[in-house]
Amino acid sequence: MITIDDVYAADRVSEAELARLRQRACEIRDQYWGREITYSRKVFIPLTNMCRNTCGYCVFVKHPGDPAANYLTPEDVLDIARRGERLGCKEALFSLGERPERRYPEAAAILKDLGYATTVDYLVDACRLVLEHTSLIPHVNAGTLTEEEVERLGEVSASMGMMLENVSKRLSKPGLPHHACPDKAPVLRLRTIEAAGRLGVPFTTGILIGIGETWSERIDSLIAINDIHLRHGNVQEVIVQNFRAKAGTAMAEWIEPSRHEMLKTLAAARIVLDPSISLQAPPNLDEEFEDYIESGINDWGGISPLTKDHINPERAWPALGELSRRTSAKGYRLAERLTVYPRYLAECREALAGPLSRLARADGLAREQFTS
Ligand SMILES: O=c1nc2n(C[C@H](O)[C@H](O)[C@H](O)CO)c3cc(O)ccc3cc-2c(=O)[nH]1
Ligand SMILES: C[C@H]1O[C@@H](n2cnc3c(N)ncnc32)[C@H](O)[C@@H]1O
Ligand code: MET
Ligand code: SF4
Repeated sequence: MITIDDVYAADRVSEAELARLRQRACEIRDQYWGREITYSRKVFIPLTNMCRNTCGYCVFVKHPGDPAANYLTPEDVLDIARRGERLGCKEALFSLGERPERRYPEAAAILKDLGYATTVDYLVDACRLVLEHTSLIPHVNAGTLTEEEVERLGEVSASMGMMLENVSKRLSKPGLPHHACPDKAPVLRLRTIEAAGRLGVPFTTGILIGIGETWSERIDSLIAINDIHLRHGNVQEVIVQNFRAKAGTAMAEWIEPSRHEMLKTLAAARIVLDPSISLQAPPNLDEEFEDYIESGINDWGGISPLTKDHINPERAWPALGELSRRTSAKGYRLAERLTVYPRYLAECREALAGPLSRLARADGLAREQFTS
């Protein structure tokens, strides 16, 4: 038996103790998820890179004055989605800055020209456009949302997500990454996940590690996520993502978390979380990503044959052939899934049921068209 107390105490584990944690995590994964490690073939659609927050780790955000600060046009959105469709993509990942219009008149003016009052209003229509004109299924990663916003976005997307990052309020103090970031208040992030839970929206969340949090704050965060899942049953996946330092950001000189930290945190997550929650880690943020398999992951997240990871633009994904080979070398099979996991397909909204059924196999995973 490994208890929650053991996990809290695992900050400074010996090699032997770490091996035991990882082995337990693998048993849980193998029992619930079997020998398949999944990924979602997607395109990344950065609807806007403007944002009212200024997270210390973020290189995605561009503030007015920077010539790169922008909104995509509806034509840009459709163009990315259509090109992805031709390459076999099935997910349109809308990932964007949060409420820039509340802080920057420049953002409000662009939205006004497009015919919208808020970024979320535009996002609803951008998702609808993709849903109506392509076979891709929208997944919305737009940060904190009100229940009313989740409701509206739920009409035009099959799943949503937002990293909790961490439950620690301490990270909002001066000198720490969430200072002056209104949308990174943990209470607001938890409320967003709860709202999605009440509305039955399959949700992706997770923790960002190595941003100044303690080990016990990491475990607290995983438990807070799991508690919401136990109440509402809507947390389809949890991402454990390692912070990577970016030139030009406030955290450019911070020390990045080691692979040892990732392996330990992944195993702890697999032990703490309900087995039905998929455990995801990205394969583009560490050279030896395949070791994550031996810490209990069952998913590599979204991977694109077309667009880069706009959040970690300097980190290319491994080619799918390579990912498949390196997954197989650990004794697991790479399989393509949709943005919604199989167990949530039956409960999806009517407007999404048709589009999803055209992409899904009988077992709920994706009908694969390409293997590279
Ligand atoms: O390419 C990325 N995809 C990210 N994704 C997409 C993810 O890999 C999958 O495409 C979706 O979760 C669908 O399963 C996120 C989705 C969320 O809902 C919340 C956070 C993330 C974070 C990233 C990320 O940093 N980079
Ligand atoms: C979409 C998610 O990407 C993560 N994110 C943002 N910046 C970085 C970085 N430098 N390194 C790793 N992950 C990052 C955050 O957790 C955000 O919520
Ligand atoms: N701004 C959102 C967040 O931080 C979406 C991902 S970061 C581009 O949660
Ligand atoms: S991580 Fe998200 S919320 Fe933070 S600055 Fe970047 S875009 Fe904004």
